[in-house]
Amino acid sequence: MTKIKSVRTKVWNWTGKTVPPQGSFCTNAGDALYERGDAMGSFRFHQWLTCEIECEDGTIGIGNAALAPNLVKATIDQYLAPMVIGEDPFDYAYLWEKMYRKTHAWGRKGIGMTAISAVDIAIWDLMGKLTGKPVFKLLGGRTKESIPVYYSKLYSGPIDAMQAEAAEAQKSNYQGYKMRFGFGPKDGMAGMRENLKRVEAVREVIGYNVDLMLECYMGWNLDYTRRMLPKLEKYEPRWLEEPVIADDIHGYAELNRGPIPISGGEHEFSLMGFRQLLDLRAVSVIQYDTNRVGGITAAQKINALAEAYQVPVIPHAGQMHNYHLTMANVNCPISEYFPVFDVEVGNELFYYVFDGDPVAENGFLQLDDTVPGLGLSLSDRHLNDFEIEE
Ligand SMILES: O=C(O)[C@H](O)[C@H](O)[C@@H](O)CO
Ligand SMILES: [Mg+2]
Repeated sequence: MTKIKSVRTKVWNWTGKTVPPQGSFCTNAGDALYERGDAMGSFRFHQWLTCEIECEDGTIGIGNAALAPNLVKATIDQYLAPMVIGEDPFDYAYLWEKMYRKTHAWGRKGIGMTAISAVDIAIWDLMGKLTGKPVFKLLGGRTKESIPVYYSKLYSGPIDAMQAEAAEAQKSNYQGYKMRFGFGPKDGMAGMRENLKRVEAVREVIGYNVDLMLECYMGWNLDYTRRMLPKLEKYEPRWLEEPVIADDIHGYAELNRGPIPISGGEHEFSLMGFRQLLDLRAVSVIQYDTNRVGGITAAQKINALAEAYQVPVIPHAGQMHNYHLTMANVNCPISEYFPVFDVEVGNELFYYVFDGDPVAENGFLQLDDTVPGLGLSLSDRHLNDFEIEE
């Protein structure tokens, strides 16, 4: 048995080219504030945290996190690393409880749980490498020939540009498309019309034989969503995502009793957080992100609970820490997929930090049964465009 010897965190600060923010790009929780300007500013991912955990035999497992990387780095360095150094990585359930319980006063959600996620993902990558197995083979194995993916971009903008983007994406035979709303309560009835025009326009391009998902990114509220739902029904959305802020669980539950499935979870944390959502029937699709929710250990427990409720799990983002769980669970039908493109909101930054994340082909992606661990390595392809803090 080889024990954990060291934990090395890095914050990768992107200094390269970015696509400038456009107005009405994506509704978000900041829209309720009277300050205007770059409302999406606090929701950009232009930094990423990596966490390398090395064992005595030299094997290194890699975890990651995208939320508040500097604070997550400090949390791991100061609190979590000392808890796991000297321990056996295969005691991963105990190590998870140790991190969870010893930080319980402040760490059960948000930054604390995100830090636990990064350490836990690194431990699972380690266990895969130490056993010579891909992580999904440690979770339940291959449940799909390959993973169907949905195209996730279509941020709100000029209608012709959105239609051109959808037409271009269609050439890759994606199994679904997610678009973002650019208008919300502050934009009144006129904004509602702008939202509806864009849904109509995207449906015109992709048709009605593929799924269309609609993303609000916490930018609407209960009242506005109640008014929008009947107007959206005719476009047959697969789901309406995060219409209200993450804490409005009862608002979710009321909306989810309506005509359109409500999805959420990318801003919820731990098994207990999802138990609340499921008990209240607050969502019809669960979308945790494994690098926020508590890592692979927590995500797999949520998968089991979701299966009991027969609520499908379609994690936020693609990225290997989510793909392995989707491959290993029948109740995880498809994956979100950010196409590779210039750094904009920053979900795509993952491709610049890591090598190994699979590229979708013809609407599906594949995981390799012979590659141990997660199958990721830190990339040196873009080091000139990063300032890395160790
Ligand atoms: O569902 C998503 O992909 C997220 O909400 C995005 O990461 C966020 O950037 C809003 O589009
Ligand atoms: Mg989302």
